[in-house]
Amino acid sequence: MAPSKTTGTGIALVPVPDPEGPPVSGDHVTDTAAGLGTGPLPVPPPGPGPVLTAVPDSATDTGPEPARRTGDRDANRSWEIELPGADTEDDAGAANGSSVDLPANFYPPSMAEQMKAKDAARKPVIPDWLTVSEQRQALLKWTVDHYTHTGAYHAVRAPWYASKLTAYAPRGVWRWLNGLRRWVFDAEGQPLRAAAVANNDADQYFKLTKSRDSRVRARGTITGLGAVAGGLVAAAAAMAVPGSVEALMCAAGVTAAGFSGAPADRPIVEGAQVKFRYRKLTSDIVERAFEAAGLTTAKLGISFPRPIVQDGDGWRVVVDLPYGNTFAQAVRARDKLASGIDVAETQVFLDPDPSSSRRVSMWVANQDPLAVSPGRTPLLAMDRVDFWEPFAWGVDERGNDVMASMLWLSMLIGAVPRQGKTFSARTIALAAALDPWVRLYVFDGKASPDWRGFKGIAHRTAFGVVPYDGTDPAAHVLASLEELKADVESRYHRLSELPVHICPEGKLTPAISRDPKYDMPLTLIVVDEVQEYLQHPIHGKRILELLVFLARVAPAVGVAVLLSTQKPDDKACPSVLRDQCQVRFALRVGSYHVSETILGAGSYPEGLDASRLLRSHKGVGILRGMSDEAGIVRTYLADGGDAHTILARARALREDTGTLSGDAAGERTATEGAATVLEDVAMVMPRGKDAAMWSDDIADALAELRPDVYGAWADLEDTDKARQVGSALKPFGVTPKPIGRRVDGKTVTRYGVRGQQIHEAITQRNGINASD
Ligand SMILES: Nc1ncnc2c1ncn2[C@@H]1O[C@H](COP(=O)(O)OP(=O)(O)OP(=O)(O)O)[C@@H](O)[C@H]1O
Repeated sequence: MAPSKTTGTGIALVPVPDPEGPPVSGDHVTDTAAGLGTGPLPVPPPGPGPVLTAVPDSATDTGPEPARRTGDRDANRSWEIELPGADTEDDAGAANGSSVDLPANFYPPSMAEQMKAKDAARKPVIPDWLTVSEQRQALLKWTVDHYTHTGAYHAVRAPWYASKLTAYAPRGVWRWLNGLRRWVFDAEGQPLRAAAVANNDADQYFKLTKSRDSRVRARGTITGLGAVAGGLVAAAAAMAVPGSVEALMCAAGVTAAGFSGAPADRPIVEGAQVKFRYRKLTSDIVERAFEAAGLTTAKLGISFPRPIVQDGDGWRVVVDLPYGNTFAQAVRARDKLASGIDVAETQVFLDPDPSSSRRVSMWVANQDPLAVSPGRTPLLAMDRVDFWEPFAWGVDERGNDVMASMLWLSMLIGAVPRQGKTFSARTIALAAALDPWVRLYVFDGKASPDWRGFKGIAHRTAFGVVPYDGTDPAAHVLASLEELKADVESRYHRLSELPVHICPEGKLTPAISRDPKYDMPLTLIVVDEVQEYLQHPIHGKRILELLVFLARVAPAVGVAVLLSTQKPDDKACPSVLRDQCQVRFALRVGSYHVSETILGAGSYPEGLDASRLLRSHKGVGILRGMSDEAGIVRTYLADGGDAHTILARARALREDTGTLSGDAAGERTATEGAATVLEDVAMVMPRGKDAAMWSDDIADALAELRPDVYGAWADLEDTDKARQVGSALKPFGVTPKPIGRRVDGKTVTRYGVRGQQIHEAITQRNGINASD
């Protein structure tokens, strides 16, 4: 199994662009190919196609060494690119894959190529918008629309602007007067005079005060004269000009004072258009970031083996660190790199390069890609799914499809609550549901509404661990897993006994899996919040053993296991089970330790750390083990309504195909009913290690639980009730304990059963050594 593609680790690494390919549009496509499985190639983002400039292949380049960018920046060309939002001509022309930040050294194109490139790049003498009437009209229309909108926007807000200006005007006047005072009294010389005093430098002090005195005199005179002249002009204007002009002058004065008094962070006039953040990403900024992150020094600098190019909705920068510094160090300093570039940490993605451990390929997203939902699951638009083929599970941080396949694998999903654990597991189960030949086992340890819809299609379902409505879900899980174990064991035999022309490699094939006569359909077991079953006081141990067996052995015969947990620690979900899961998916977790527990040993040094995901990154996780490359997946959303729609379709499909079976068809497991008394008693007894119950009370509870089986016991005397319970439990080696009590001066014997006895009987019956 393999995903069709997983690129990059969002939170850390993505595969490095194919070193054989030029850094042009689609660089990320070659880059993603490393993670390809059997699915289709990801589609490159739209772009104008390869640029004409040949760029040296970093891995195979036999040309001169790339230029080293050192502290001597003046000696180098300044290469600049601009992030979207730039309104410069250069930026507007920058397109996906365009070389926008060329290194000093690259292979010069041949003369013919250069001429061709120049021919193609020649601009018309008179711009098109002047000569082509459609373009002229379009420009005119746009200009009118744009300024009409802007005018209307500000006109509506004009009263608000006026009130703000009036409110800020007194502060503006105060600022003006304060500025004037500082100027008149030579405030800027004050620090020098203070320093002279502090240094006991009398000469210097007297020189400074002398020059200050003369300056204050001159400035005071100018100010006084200016005030008198201003006053006279104002008085003359007040008498000479009409009231409307006076009002206009006052308004101008208030406006000017208002603008001066406005706080710097609250502009009076708000822009009519949303302003995108404008930031230049230059090689100088990249150098600054690497220096700030302590990955290089101004003296050592960094090398740019490739030009910076636009790659999808972001920019790709490839740098070589100074000798001795490694990619792993860059991963650890990712937050500082982000700060140096002045973007959020989640916008920076670092990829290793197989050619050198000092090479870092960095992708800087224009916006936090993980907070953007990839939208609803494509399953909604599909009539059916072929579960033998990879299906669309989500997209990576760059919007490329991530295809998943559950063939031949076991998978573990982990995350803190409310991050999308259930939803991401459910999208996989929904894909399986749309293949009518896939048999589903769905167990939800927390009995949430999320999985209830599978009742109508799944071969086995169980919800929660607490007995409810006459059934014990944990016992049902146990019986179902026993059933599966037997099925898996028999599949191995049956597959090896099939003739070669039907089963050429001794392996399950699509044809065998869909032929009812072989009864070996592809099977998916989903256990959400698996820790609830693993910690069950009676069945937990056996369930763990069975799941370990299935996760290890069953995938090879077409039975996949998908587990999810919010507690991946050893106690709740032991490593003996986790270790069987080749594929791991970690959504946001609390710490890097937990991330490593879910993703497996060695994931953190590889830069995979799900604790760096944010709360806003719902349904986003790091996928490891589905292909050679680990990577970020933003899973498609299938909410409750979507699940309902898909499951209704799945039910109809299964009815048509005749593949409804098990619980969905009202069939019980083979082991159920064989020893129900034990399970029934376990179900009615209180939980806990020291739980105990009187036999006659057990009889009453059983009569209530299954009136059809034990109903008659309810009418018996207490001693007979106890006797019935005793004889029902006897075959399982459980003997109720007699306990004498004095009642009304007489000794009355009452029988009681301990939970521990029932637990031991069940484990013994299931063939587990109780001392394990
Ligand atoms: N792929 C997704 N895209 C967008 N939002 C999502 C996605 N997956 C989950 N969510 C949001 O996250 C919420 C929590 O998801 P989910 O119930 O799967 O989390 P969980 O980790 O299983 O939580 P809990 O442990 O409480 O069951 C959902 O209600 C949904 O709003």
